[in-house]
Amino acid sequence: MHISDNSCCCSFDECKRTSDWLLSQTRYRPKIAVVCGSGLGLLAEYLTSKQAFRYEDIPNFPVCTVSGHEGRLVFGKLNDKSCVFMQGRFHLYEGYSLCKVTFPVRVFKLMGVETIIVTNASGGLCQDFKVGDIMIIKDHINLPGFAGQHPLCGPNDERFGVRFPTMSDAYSEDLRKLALDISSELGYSSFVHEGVYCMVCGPNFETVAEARLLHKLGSDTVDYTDWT
Ligand SMILES: O=P(O)(O)O[C@@H]1C[C@H](O)[C@@H](CO)O1
Ligand SMILES: Nc1nc2[nH]cnc2c(=O)[nH]1
Repeated sequence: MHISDNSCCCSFDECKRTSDWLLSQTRYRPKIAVVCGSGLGLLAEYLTSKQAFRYEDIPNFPVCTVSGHEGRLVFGKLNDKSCVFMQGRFHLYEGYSLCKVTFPVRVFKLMGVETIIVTNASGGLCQDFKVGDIMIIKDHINLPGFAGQHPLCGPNDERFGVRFPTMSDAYSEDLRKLALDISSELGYSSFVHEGVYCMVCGPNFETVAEARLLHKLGSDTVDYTDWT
């Protein structure tokens, strides 16, 4: 059988090189990573004792080309817990391969990160949502994945994970409940919802017909980004 040479540009060794470099440059050993979407880079300012690296200074790291994405990896403490925040992420529409787009997630895993919180600015499809509302992702539809654009396609390196990962519980029920409980305690329930997120490639926003279709398919929001 012929297998074409379509090897991943972000091999285990490349990810390890970046992870080792970061671990050699910081005393932080974060178990939690937060990806800050458009307009949310300021979240990293809540960290204390910050140590920041510009993406262009990190071996192998892609750089941000989208405005509103600063392009820094910020380590620090939040409530005495070590965390790492991505101030800016990478999108398929910038021309990056899915391998590169998801590269930081693999690096985080090799650094010992166990929990990732992803945030983004997305388009609301659910009629009940208002501009500025927050949706906690309970499930997703990976539309490009249906069409063969999937970061896990290609040879699988078991050191990252299994060949056929289960996706029926992709978003931690405990963390979602915690987020909803805290929202309620803060009096935010009127604008914090749970829902289904749909990934598309972008960069155009949806036509009205596409938005209707995605909503009918069960999506509450749509965006180009949460590969990272
Ligand atoms: O990184 P996020 O998902 O926040 O960015 C979204 C997608 C585009 O880059 C941009 C469009 O407004 O927001
Ligand atoms: N696909 C998509 N992505 C977005 N990101 C922010 N708003 C939108 C939107 O309306 N559609």
